[in-house]
Amino acid sequence: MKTVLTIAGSDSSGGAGIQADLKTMISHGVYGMSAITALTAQNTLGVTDVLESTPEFLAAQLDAVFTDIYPDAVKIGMVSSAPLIKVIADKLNEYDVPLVVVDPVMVATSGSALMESDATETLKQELLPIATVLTPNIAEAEALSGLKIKTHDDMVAAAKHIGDTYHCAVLCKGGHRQTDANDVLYHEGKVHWFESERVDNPNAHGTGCTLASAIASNLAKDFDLITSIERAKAYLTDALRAGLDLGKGSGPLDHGFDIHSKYSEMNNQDLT
Ligand SMILES: Nc1ncnc2c1ncn2[C@@H]1O[C@H](COP(=O)(O)OP(=O)(O)O)[C@@H](O)[C@H]1O
Ligand SMILES: Cc1ncc(COP(=O)(O)OP(=O)(O)O)c(N)n1
Repeated sequence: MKTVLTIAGSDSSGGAGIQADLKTMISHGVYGMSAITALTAQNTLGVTDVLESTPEFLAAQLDAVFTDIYPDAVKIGMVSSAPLIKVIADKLNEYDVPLVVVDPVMVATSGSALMESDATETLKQELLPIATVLTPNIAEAEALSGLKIKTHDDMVAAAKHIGDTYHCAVLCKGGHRQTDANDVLYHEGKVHWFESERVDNPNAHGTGCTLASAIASNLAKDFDLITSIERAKAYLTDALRAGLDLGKGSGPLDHGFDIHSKYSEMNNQDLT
């Protein structure tokens, strides 16, 4: 079985972060592991508190995983401060990890800040150069490129700017556009669009985490980058289309829409 490690924050409501990542990984038939950067007290309405791991404890989690079940791919999500980013970069270099998906989580869609402002520079210098692919949404691509994004051409310009500056592939996600949900990849000097209609579902908490984990799972299974993104986008779109409706705000996706085991059938039976 292929193995994937997520290095990210915990979302107590289960829709984003570590929880979304592990659910996505099990749906992709890979073995998921986690190194937790922070605990968030969070629900579908927003984040009310954050408790960061210490750099030492994050390093201990990474050592424990890398010296035992070596991951075929790594996904990085919420990392809120510069010292934690440095630990991750040092450990990925030490253990020589070949496939790294970096989702540069800065602000949740609910508006809650998930990265300290002075950590952005460390992210750029330490993590972007070792990313196989970076997956910013429009606001994150603006912050990393310093460019304003309004049109598809602006998405391409920002992806090129980031990719050429930090020497990594960049997938600029269009999930916050009103008209479509098209994402653009800039990789090895070429531009590739992944087109998708918007699914009419207000429950879209954790879409970015889910997409990045699905890409990492597909890369671990030896698909090339474009195929990994195509497959990840198809999974995400189906998880949105499944139409789960939980919580009072922007609810989670149905990560397990395609899992039909004998155990889930048993749960649906009338046991009385
Ligand atoms: N309503 C939607 N319909 C279809 N795809 C969507 C929708 N909202 C987001 N996506 C897709 O979800 C993925 C995550 O994008 P986005 O929501 O922009 O990221 P983030 O969660 O990091 O803000 C992208 O592939 C995007 O195109
Ligand atoms: C713990 C944690 N990590 C990441 C996020 C942001 O998730 P994302 O997939 O970008 O989705 P939104 O819910 O912000 O659209 C988070 N909220 N919590």
